[in-house]
Amino acid sequence: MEGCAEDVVSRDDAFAGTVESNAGILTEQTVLDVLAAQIPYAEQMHAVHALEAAKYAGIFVDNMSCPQVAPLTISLAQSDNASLFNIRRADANDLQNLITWKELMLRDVQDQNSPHVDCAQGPSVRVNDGAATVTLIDEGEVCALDAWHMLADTTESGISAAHPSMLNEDQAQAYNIVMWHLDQKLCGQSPPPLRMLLHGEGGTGKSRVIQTITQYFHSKAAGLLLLKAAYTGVTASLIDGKTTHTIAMITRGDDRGMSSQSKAKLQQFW
Ligand SMILES: Nc1ncnc2c1ncn2[C@@H]1O[C@H](COP(=O)(O)OP(=O)(O)OP(=O)(O)O)[C@@H](O)[C@H]1O
Repeated sequence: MEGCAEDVVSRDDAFAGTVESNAGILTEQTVLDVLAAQIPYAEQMHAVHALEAAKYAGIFVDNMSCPQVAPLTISLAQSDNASLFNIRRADANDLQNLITWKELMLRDVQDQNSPHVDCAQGPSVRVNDGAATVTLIDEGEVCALDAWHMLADTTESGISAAHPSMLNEDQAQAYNIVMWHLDQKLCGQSPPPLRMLLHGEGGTGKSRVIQTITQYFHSKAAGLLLLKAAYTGVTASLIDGKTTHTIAMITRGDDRGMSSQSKAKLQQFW
């Protein structure tokens, strides 16, 4: 049976769902070829569009290095492409920035997962309005950090505290206000109750401030004066706090209201 094993499977045809076999016999190779061609159509088109976009943006050095791809169904004028993609070729600077950024991200993840910050970490990231800048820690700060980390070991996990010098301007302002208030209290003064709202979009550093404030309370041996609460269990666990309803002794599904015993306990506590 000459030629039997030489079933021809054209890749393009396989995409279209047709397999040609010159003998009409299914061989193992035929099956393997068909399986290899089972790339989802959407994925293939995505790749084609990505290549086309890169080609229009001039990412390929010359046309020789640009694989031949099927044209996009949507045709765009060259000028439109430039403004649409707003892409330029990456240079050595961009690459260096990318490497630095990756290192910083990695370090931050490590910081998040360890009870204290690694003192020898060198540059650290400051986050402000979604932008990030890099600052170098000088030797004096490193010594201060050492002492700070000894304290950090004895305190809570969840989101870790930042060294106060690492807080951005807004964070530092909030931190300083609470710090001042606690200092007043500890000096025997009676400052008016501090009613402060620290708000910001997700990821802007509120929990970090809370944890840094926590650290300050601990450094002053005033941890018992601090009670941290959040509306949801997940958020509460991030700051090593409790849920608001737990703190307020509110139980679910109890229509009879709070017992006088619980009320007394609550009043005594506060
Ligand atoms: N001053 C800072 N220096 C370095 N990293 C910071 C700083 N402030 C915040 N971050 C980092 O930014 C990320 C988000 O911070 P954080 O979780 O405190 O934000 P959040 O406002 O509490 O977010 P959410 O509202 O989603 O809970 C974290 O990875 C945190 O470590």
